[in-house]
Amino acid sequence: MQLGLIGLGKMGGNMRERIRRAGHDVIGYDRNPEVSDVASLAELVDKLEGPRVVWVMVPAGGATQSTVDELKELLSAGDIVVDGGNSRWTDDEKHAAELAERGIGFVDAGVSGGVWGLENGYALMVGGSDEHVAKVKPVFDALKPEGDFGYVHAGKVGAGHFSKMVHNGIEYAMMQAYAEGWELLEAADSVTDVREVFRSWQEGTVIRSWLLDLAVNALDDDEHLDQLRGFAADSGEGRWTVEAAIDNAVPLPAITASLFARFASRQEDSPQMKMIAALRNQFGGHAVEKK
Ligand SMILES: O=C(CO)[C@H](O)[C@H](O)COP(=O)(O)O
Repeated sequence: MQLGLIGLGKMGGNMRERIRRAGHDVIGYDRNPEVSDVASLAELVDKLEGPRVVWVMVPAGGATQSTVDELKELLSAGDIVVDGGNSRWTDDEKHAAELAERGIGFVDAGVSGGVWGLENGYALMVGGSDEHVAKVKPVFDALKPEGDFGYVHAGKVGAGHFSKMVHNGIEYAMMQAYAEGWELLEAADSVTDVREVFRSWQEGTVIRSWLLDLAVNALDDDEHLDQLRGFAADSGEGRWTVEAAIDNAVPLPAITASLFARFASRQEDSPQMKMIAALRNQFGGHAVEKK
């Protein structure tokens, strides 16, 4: 089938290649002319035969909103927009309603696989009506990993991004657990080769996983991670997971703690620990460290 793909960055660029390798005709548009197949969104839409399927793979928030706004003007009734970025699931219903005003369908697709997806495939969590999802299915089949798993039609519009958000919340907590275990092993006098402990866990253990394999890759590059600063950014999905947990009164202690650990990583010093130190000093005369 024919697909228009908007956003040819680290994810979109490789996805274009994987879909092409499966025999489909992909026309890509990116603001960067060096990677783009066409000069504008209007030209992309013009080159696609109707009914069109256009996959949006741009950063969540303003960039996705403005792309949806433009597509609403350019596309026709019967066309479908797929949002494959990491959009907040609450944006999906809004986008679906806006596009539906002109008879344009909407599907949300959470995509996992990172820079390895070109070769390994992309896990897909999809939301939308059966009718709209069926029209995009050949592209989902091209992107998904080989084998029985890696694709789910999770429910109505929003369900794909909600599932991907929870996936990323789990990702946060798993990474935090490996990171904490690694720090403790590094701190212990008795363990002489932490990297080999991690490597040994890759087979036979209860905690083997792709994230563990990637941790071993990272330790092979830089055994004690000396070249890195202990600073971790976040793109929003961890925060949204915690917000959804509050809305649903679901306790998420591990995921919440892993999000807060990232916030702590961005502080040069801890203001709250200054207060703890001051209070211990006030009530018990306990020693403080001064700057
Ligand atoms: O979707 C992903 C992996 O599944 C992204 O890599 C993820 O969004 C990164 O998120 P964060 O910047 O919050 O760690």
